[in-house]
Amino acid sequence: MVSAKRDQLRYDGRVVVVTGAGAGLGREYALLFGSRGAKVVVNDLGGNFHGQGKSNAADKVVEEIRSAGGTAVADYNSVVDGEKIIQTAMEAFGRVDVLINNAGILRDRSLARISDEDWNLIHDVHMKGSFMTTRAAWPIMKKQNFGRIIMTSSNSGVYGNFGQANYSAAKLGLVGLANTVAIEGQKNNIHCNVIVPTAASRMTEGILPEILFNELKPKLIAPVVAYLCHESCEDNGAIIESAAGWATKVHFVRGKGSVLRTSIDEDVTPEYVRNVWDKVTDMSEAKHLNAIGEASLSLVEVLEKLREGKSAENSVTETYKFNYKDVILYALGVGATVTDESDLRFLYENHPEFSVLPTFFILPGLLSVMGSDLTAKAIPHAQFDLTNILHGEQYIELFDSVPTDGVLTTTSTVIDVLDKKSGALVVTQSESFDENGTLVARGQSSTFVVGVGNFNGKSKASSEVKALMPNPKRSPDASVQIKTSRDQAALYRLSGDLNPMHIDPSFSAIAGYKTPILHGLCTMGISVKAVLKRYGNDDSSLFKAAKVRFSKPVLPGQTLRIDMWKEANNRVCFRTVVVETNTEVLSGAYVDLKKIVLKPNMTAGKSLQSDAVFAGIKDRVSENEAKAKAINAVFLYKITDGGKVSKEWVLDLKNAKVYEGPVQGKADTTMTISDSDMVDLALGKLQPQAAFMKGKLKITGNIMLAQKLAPLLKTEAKL
Ligand SMILES: CCCCCCC[C@@H](O)CC(=O)SCCNC(=O)CCNC(=O)[C@H](O)C(C)(C)COP(=O)(O)OP(=O)(O)OC[C@H]1O[C@@H](n2cnc3c(N)ncnc32)[C@H](O)[C@@H]1OP(=O)(O)O
Repeated sequence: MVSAKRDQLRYDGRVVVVTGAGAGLGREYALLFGSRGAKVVVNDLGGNFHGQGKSNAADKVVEEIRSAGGTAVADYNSVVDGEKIIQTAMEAFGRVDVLINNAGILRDRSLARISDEDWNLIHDVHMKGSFMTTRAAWPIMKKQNFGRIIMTSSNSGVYGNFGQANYSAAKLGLVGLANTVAIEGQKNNIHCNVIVPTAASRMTEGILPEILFNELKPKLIAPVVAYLCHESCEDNGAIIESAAGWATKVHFVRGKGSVLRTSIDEDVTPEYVRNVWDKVTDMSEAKHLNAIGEASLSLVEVLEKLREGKSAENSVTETYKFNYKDVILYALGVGATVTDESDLRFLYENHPEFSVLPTFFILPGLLSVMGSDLTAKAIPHAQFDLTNILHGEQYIELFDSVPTDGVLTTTSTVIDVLDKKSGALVVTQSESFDENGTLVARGQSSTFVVGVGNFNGKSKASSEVKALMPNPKRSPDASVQIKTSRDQAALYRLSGDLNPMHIDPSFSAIAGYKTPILHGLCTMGISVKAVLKRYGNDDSSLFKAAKVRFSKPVLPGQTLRIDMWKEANNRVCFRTVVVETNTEVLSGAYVDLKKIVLKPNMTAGKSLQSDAVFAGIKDRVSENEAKAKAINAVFLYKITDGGKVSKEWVLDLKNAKVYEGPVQGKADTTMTISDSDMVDLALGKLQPQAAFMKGKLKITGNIMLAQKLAPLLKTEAKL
């Protein structure tokens, strides 16, 4: 009880003016504020709800407040004389902190029967009255650097209501008034909010169904208004609907809309408007805008796009909502596996480093282009469908934020159309922005439309299209082999590209393939992930950009070998080859990283994940021999004691073999480790310390030495 009182929202020292407080909602407001320490001005003209007659209702409410130990004065001025009401407050209490514009009357008539007087009276009481009191209180609140103002609107205004045209207009007018008062008052800590109450009162009796009327106690709304008027409430410019012990915020929303012409030089025609009317009225992506500036900004963006030629004809904007499930499903689709401990960050939403694979951000652009008629419009001469469309090339660049959930707004634009003789190549660029308008990703996707070339188009790409990087001539610095699953496409397609060519044998047969082929982006995802693992420490935030060409199709179940070349400026060039057929499937590819980070060799060994790698364990050569053969060897394992190397193992990435190195120097301590344990360690199946604890590593010597040795089992990588 004590703590409840301590937590109580209080209004001690505050002066609250409530108009129309003789009954109904206003009375409840006045009583509540009076009971919480405020000094209350109980204004009421004393008329009935038609604005006629006189009563001493305000005195009665004042009496109620006083008998409960509160402070209040009555005021019988009309709200149209708002300054007089404020004057009452100043004379009685010397300040005005809260103004609740609640007074209202009804003059319900169907439109044709509304007289001038009905119209004017309603507007005088609601609109002009609220304005007059607010204007009178304004300089006082400004001086105090504090004020809380409430405008009272109505669902009749928000939705309209038969027979209330005058009242509806005035009530929605108050929302407009509040919107601007909120903006003008912000800098002086004067907040103005709107309440949309549905309460049983003299005004609503006979209008609302009886069962509803009985539950719409004004008392249940008063605390909402009280909170809105408390100094701790930061809302300003909000519209709050409340009734029956329930409240919610109400927003105006705006649809995505549609441009009404194809370029800045075109006129808008009624026919064009008719043709895009579905888009104009589509509210599926409606959003609330917080300020008038946002509305103007979006118009500026529309104009800029039109000026750049990104018209409705060659550009499309879509939103893409995603969360951890999409991120994880994508990672599974490109081969992330819990059997590789370092992949867990892509698969488990509670992992401390939970992150999204960079190539995921190709999806919003790709899916929006696939779902649009951009390609068809770009090559109007061509007849095609999904059976003659291939993914030709893909570029992706990420900027600073790599979110794991959110809503991206992606605009895709056709930037090039090329005649490649055997086909047409349509290049689209997609830019994805997060909810704050920050650029997250830029992608370029080329669609190779087979068999519709020779249309006398240009064949050389424009400079805007990102170029491929030919692979260096030397043998690769590192190679990784990854076997795809027979179900790879079946899994990958769940990330959005449902093209039947990747799953439906009868469909792929029409396209000219014996069996369904793998998504190009799946091969790219697997390959870029392998590069990131090898040179980027599995850290998505180190990723900058990647580009590939899909030069030949891949079949689910085939083994991919990713050959990598570490180049200057943190660039890793790579190609991907199908091992079974020795066919290059990704060509001229590269990944740009922010920096190259090599993992300890232990992980490099793990990433091979294939027992076949160790099949050659017997095939041991010395380190020098390995070097002499120019094999791409990496020191996999180094056991040292006192700085002297006792044993080394060399992993040949190119030929997928492990070699035992020579024993250099003389170790002070003897250590025994079986070959199979060594392999398990290299594969990461056995953790060094766990192995040690299990007694699998037999280290003779004293315990101090053993402790020193354990961390040394993690070795550094060398290329
Ligand atoms: C945004 C929407 C994106 C697209 C939606 C994709 C939806 C997905 O569901 C579809 C997929 O994932 S399909 C699977 C992935 N893609 C592939 O498997 C395509 C593999 N590539 C090929 O088969 C051939 O390169 C092939 C058939 C494409 C071309 O081979 P050829 O006809 O033999 O051409 P070639 O004689 O080698 O070269 C002629 C000119 O074309 C250029 N070129 C070749 N391959 C290209 C490619 N993949 N991308 C871009 N350009 C390519 C050549 O450079 C040559 O140009 P030029 O004459 O100017 O030198």
